[in-house]
Amino acid sequence: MAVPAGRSVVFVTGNAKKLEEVIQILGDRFPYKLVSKKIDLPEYQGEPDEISIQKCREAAKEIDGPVIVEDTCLCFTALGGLPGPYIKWFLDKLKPEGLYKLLTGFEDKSAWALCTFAFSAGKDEPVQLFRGKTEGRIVEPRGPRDFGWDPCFQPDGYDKTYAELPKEVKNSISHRFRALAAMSEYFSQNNDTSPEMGPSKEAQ
Ligand SMILES: O=c1nc[nH]c2c1ncn2[C@H]1C[C@H](O)[C@@H](COP(=O)(O)OP(=O)(O)OP(=O)(O)O)O1
Ligand SMILES: [Mg+2]
Repeated sequence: MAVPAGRSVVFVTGNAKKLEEVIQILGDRFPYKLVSKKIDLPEYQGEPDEISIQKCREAAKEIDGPVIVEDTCLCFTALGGLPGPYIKWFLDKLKPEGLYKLLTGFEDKSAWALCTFAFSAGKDEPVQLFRGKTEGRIVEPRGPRDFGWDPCFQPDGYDKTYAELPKEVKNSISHRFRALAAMSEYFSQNNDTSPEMGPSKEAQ
């Protein structure tokens, strides 16, 4: 599908695997040209919505134009939703094995992955959120190690972890897929209010 000239939006992320999945999932379904920019945005604290809004505002300031950011949480039911937005640090220190071991004392291994995309048309413009959630449970790690906590998250209805599932399967049920579906739907239905952009647009 040809993308109209000037209709582009910058996806700001420091995570190459995230970007790879976003491109695979969107294919040519997204009505705007996605340009990626690698910036490590601050890891904010708070509730997922608030974090995504702050992250998006910071990205819009840095890019000075239309941006999309994404924040991913992995939430354990037994821990009241933690690590949630802090999963990056937990994973970094504990690795997938340690995440599984965190739940040793709990019978309830259920968890959910939450993905929030945030869009802003520019700095000082409002931020719109699109969320996707996939439920599952935390298991002893299995499968390739190339993306984060994938080896220890087993989505409900499957006997394989995200890491073991073929990419197309993960990408058809994942938290990221669901959030992107919400975002794509919004942009297809609101063509006049969405990224109308282009290099000539002045920041307000
Ligand atoms: O589908 C996923 N499957 C497995 N692991 C995942 C997934 N999606 C994010 N992750 C990891 C990356 C990071 O350790 C943490 C989220 O933190 P998060 O701040 O959203 O990601 P990030 O800092 O790597 O990239 P960004 O620059 O877009 O913020 O969970
Ligand atoms: Mg981050």
